[in-house]
Amino acid sequence: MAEARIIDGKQFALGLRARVAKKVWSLKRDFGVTPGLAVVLVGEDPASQVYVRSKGKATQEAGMASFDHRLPAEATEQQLLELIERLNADPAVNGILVQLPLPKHIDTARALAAIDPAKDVDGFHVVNAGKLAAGIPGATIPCTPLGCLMLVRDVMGRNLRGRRALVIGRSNIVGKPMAQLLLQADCTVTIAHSRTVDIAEECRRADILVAAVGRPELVRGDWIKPGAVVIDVGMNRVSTAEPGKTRLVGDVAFEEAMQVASAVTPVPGGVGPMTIACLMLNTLASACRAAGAPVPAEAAP
Ligand SMILES: Nc1nc(=O)c2c([nH]1)NC[C@@H]1CN(c3ccc(C(=O)N[C@@H](CCC(=O)O)C(=O)O)cc3)C=[N+]21
Repeated sequence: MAEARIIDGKQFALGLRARVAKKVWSLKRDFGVTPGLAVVLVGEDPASQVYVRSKGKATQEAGMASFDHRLPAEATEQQLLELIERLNADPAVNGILVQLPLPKHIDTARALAAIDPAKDVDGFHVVNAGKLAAGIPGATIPCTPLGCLMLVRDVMGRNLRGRRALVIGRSNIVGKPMAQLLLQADCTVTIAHSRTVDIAEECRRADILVAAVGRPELVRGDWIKPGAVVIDVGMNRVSTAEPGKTRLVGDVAFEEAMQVASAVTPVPGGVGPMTIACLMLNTLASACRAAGAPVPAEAAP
């Protein structure tokens, strides 16, 4: 069989960001509104600093206002909550992203709950998670699952009715909302996790396989149904033969998957860029709702 198609998330994300930028301009023109995204980083984790920088860059490239807020690693929970309150009250801020993970002395659930659900562009607030689960329109969809669904539809078409989907991982950030989206798209959805009895066998039934567990190359070629679409959310840094050098690998053994699947996302260049593009889309959508402007259809799949 021919090798699978490599799903170019980087290219798709560039296109999506261009569509967002266009709508940002028309929102400015027609409603006099410039969307704004505030990113809050607590502490100095180098990986987080890299993400925060690329989010700020993408925000500005989309024509939106970017607000950076840094708190020291020793900042108290109270200080973070006060900052979130100020951002909630600031009309120039349409989206608030509190970079995770937070330092251990801060209660993540409490911080996320403090964000105005209308400004929760991550879609992590229980109000947005609940709306997604209950099928209530107007929910903000978490960026990574939304981006994954876009890539699946790009390959398989919009209609996913009756497809068997397996999501590996049950996090609130990726696994659970991913399963909800696929369910809403009329897939038959299974969620596998660390206590699943035979993950390989579950995988072999799946037409759509989304791996989001953070275990390097967990999914092997012989776990994959021939012709399946494989979405790899994993971003694992592993050491290489060269001392001190690391390499980024997904949760899927990419080369093996390429021999069996019909389409596979690479790592990097797959899901990661889609996460950022969907963050731009969600920020635009929040600004549209605040201005009473029509919300882009892509934000409500
Ligand atoms: N509140 C919150 N929201 C987030 O969305 C959030 C977060 N916290 N904490 C950290 C994770 C991580 N994350 C990434 C997004 C894009 C890439 C990305 O674009 N990666 C590129 C490059 C990867 C590389 O080379 O390092 C790629 O996959 O091609 C990576 C990681 C968002 N996160």
